[in-house]
Amino acid sequence: MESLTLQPLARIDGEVTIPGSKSLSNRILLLAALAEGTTDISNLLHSDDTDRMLEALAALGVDIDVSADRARCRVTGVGGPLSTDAAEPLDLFLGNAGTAMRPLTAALCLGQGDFILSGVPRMYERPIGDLIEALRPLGADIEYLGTTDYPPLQIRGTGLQGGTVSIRGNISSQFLTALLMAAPMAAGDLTIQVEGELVSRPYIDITLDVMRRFGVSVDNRDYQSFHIRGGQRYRSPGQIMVEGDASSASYFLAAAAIAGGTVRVHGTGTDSVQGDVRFAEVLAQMGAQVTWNPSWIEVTRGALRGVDVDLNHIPDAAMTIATTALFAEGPTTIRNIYNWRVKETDRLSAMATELRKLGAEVEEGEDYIRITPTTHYQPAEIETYDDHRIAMCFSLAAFGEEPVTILDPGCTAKTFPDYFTRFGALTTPRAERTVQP
Ligand SMILES: O=C(O)C1=C[C@@H](OP(=O)(O)O)[C@@H](O)[C@H](O)C1
Ligand SMILES: C=C(OP(=O)(O)O)C(=O)O
Repeated sequence: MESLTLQPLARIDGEVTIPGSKSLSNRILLLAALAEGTTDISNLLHSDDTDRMLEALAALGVDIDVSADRARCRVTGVGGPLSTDAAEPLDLFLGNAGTAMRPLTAALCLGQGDFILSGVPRMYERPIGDLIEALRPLGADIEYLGTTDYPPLQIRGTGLQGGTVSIRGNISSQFLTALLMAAPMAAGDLTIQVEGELVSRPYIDITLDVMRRFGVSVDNRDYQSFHIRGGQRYRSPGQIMVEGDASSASYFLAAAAIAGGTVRVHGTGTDSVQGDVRFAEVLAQMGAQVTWNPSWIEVTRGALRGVDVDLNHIPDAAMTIATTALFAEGPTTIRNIYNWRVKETDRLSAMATELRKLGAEVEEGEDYIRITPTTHYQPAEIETYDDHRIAMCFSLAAFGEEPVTILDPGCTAKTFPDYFTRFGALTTPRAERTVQP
C-alpha cells in the first residue's frame, strides 16, 4: 500500500482556493439532469464521488459536456424523469458516494425502466432501509439484492404517487434529501414527516436551496414536515456556480489555528449555504482568531483550549476538531455524532484508534469522543480505512514533534484528489533535527 510520511511541520501560511463542494456538485448535477433546459456549471468538484454521479447520469442518457480543463460542465436536462428501455437492468456503479446512492434511489423510482444500484463493499454496509420504507408506500418497486436495508438495490421504475410519508431522521439526512429532490416530480402532492431527531440538518438547507435555484419551492414546517406540490418539473437556472467545499476548507483553517501564521481560504464564507462553514465558529471557541467575509474565511493562530461541543450539525468538519484537539490545552469532547459509525468507515472507532497511536488519551462513547492531548507525541502510521477525511484530518498531526505516516493517502480522491499537494504548498517543515548517533 502506498504511504506518505509527513515530516514534522512548524508553520502554515498563505491563501488557498478550495475545490467545489461535493454536496452542492452532486445535487446540482442531478437536478440539472432532471430539469428542462441546459445548465452551465462552473467550479464543479472533480473527484471520485462526482465522477460516479457523472458516469451514472451519462449511462442514463443525459448529455453532459465537460470542458477539457474540467472548469465548466454543461448538462442538457431531460426535462422529466430519467428512464431506460434497455432489456437488461442498467447497472449503475456508485462507489462509496452517499450523495449519489441515496438521491438516485429516489429519483430513479420516478421514471420507467430497470436499474441496479451497486457500489464498493463499504457501501453495502451503509444503511438505506429507512429511505426504501418511505418510498414503497408511494409505489416504488425496490428490491434488496444483498442484505435487507443495505445496497445493492434493484429498482423497477414506474413513477411515484403523492401522499404522506414518514422518514426517520436519526441515521442520515440524505434519506430526507433524496425524498425532497424526487418529490416535485411525483404524480401528486407529497407531505414528508420527519420521525425523531433530524441529524445533519444544515444539509437539508443545501437541498432546499438547490431545489429553489431549479425553480421548486418547498413548504418547510420547522424541519418536522415538508409539503411539496406534485406534477412539477425542475427548470434550469441557466448558469450556476458551485461554492468551495466548506468541509475541505476545515483542514487548512485548523492548521492555521494550530500553527499559523494566517491562512485565508477562498471559495466559501459568511454567504455560504453549507453548514460546515460553522466549523470556524468552533475554532474561534477554541481560541483561534477568525475573520469572515462573504467569500473567504481567514484564521490566525491562537492559544487553543479544549471544548465540549455538540457537533451533530457538522459531522464531517467535526473530524477536523478531533485532530485539532491534539494541540489544545485540556480535553475536547465532541458529542452527538453517532452517525460517524455508518459513514466511510466506523469513524468513531477509527478516530479513537488512530488518535491513541499518537499518544492521546481517548474515550470512545456510543455517540461521543473525548480526546485528552499529550505533551509527547509519538511517530505513528495512520490507517485511513479508505476514508478521505481520516487521511486529511490526520495531516494536522504533523504539527507535533514527530513524523506522521498516512497510509493510502490517495483515498482523499473521494472529495479532494490533490489535498496533500495543496497542504504541502502552504506548510513549512521544522528545521532538520540533528540525529544523535
Ligand atoms: O447530504 C449531503 O451532502 C451530506 C450529508 C451528510 O451525511 P449524513 O446526513 O448521513 O450525516 C454528510 O456527512 C455527507 O458528507 C454529505
Ligand atoms: C460522509 C461522507 O460522504 P457521503 O456523501 O458518501 O455520505 C463524507 O464525505 O464525509
